Amino acid sequence: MEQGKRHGGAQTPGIFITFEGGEGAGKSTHIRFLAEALESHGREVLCLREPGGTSIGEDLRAIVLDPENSALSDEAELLIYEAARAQIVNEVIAPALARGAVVLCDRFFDSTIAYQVFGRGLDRAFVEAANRFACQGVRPDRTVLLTVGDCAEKGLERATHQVGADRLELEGASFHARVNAGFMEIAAAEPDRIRIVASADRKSDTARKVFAALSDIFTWMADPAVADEAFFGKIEKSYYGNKKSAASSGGDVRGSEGGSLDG
Ligand SMILES: Nc1ncnc2c1ncn2[C@@H]1O[C@H](COP(=O)(O)OP(=O)(O)O)[C@@H](O)[C@H]1O
Ligand SMILES: Cc1cn([C@H]2C[C@H](O)[C@@H](COP(=O)(O)OP(=O)(O)O)O2)c(=O)[nH]c1=O
Repeated sequence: MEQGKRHGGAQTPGIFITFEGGEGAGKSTHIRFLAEALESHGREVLCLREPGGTSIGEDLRAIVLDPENSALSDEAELLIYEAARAQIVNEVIAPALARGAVVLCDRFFDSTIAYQVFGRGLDRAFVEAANRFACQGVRPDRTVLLTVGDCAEKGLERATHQVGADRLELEGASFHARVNAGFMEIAAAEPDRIRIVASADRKSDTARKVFAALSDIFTWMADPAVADEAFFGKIEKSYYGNKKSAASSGGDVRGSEGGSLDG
C-alpha cells in the first residue's frame, strides 16, 4: 500500500500528504507530530510549506504576505502563489517522491481554491487550470483538512497571538468565513482524498484523529501504541526546548516560522 503511487503520470514510490485549513488550524503542529512518527518508523520525511520551501518560493512568500503590499491585485496574488508552487513541485516535491520520501506539505492547491476562488472571487475554472499548470501532474495522495469550528476568529486568534498578522490574516472576518466554507465544499466533493479532522480538542486527541485518517496508507498507524501520551509529551518537550534556543539564536526549527519545517 505504501508503494507505487502515481505522481505526475509516473509510477513513484513516494507518498504526498497535504494539510489544509484556515489560519491557526494546527497544520504545522500536526505535521510535526506526523513527521516524528513517520521518521521513527524509518521513513524519509520532508516537511514543507506553501508558499515557500525553496529559496525562490521564500522570496515570493515574503512579497505575498507582506502587509505593506496592500496594492497587490487579486490576479497578481494568484500568480505569485502559482509561481511558488511551480518552483517547489519542480525543485523539491517531484524529486522527493521519485526517491521514495514521504512529503508533508503545509497547504497546497486546495488553499488556492479556498482563498483565491472562495475568498477573492476569482474564476474557478481558470484557477483550477493554473493549479494544474503549476503542479505538472503531482497530486496529493491524501489531504487532511483541519477545522477549528464555524468561527474563523478562533483560528485567527491562534495564528496571530504570538506574531503580528500577515497580509492575508488582516483580511476581514467575512473573507475568512468564505475561505473556511470553501474548504468544506472542496472536501465534500472529494471524500476519498480529503479527510476532515476537527482540531479544537487537545493536540494529542487531534493528532490521533490525523493518524486514523492516514491508517489506510500507513497501516501501522492503526496501532494505538504508535501515539501514546508519552510520544506526544516527548515531541512537545523537544519542540518547545528547540523553539526557545532557536529564538535566542535566531535559528530555524521544525514547525516554527522557518522556511522548511524539516529540522
Ligand atoms: N488541537 C490543537 N491542535 C493544533 N494546534 C492547537 C490545538 N490547540 C491549540 N493549538 C495552538 O494553535 C496555534 C496554531 O497552530 P499551528 O500549528 O501553528 O497552526 P497553522 O499551522 O494551521 O497556522 C499553536 O499555538 C498551537 O499550539
Ligand atoms: C498556498 C496558499 C496560501 N494562501 C494563503 C493562506 C495563508 O493566509 C497564507 C500562508 O501563510 P501561512 O503563515 O503559511 O499561513 P498558516 O500558518 O495559516 O498556514 O497564504 C493563499 O491565499 N493561497 C494559496 O494558494
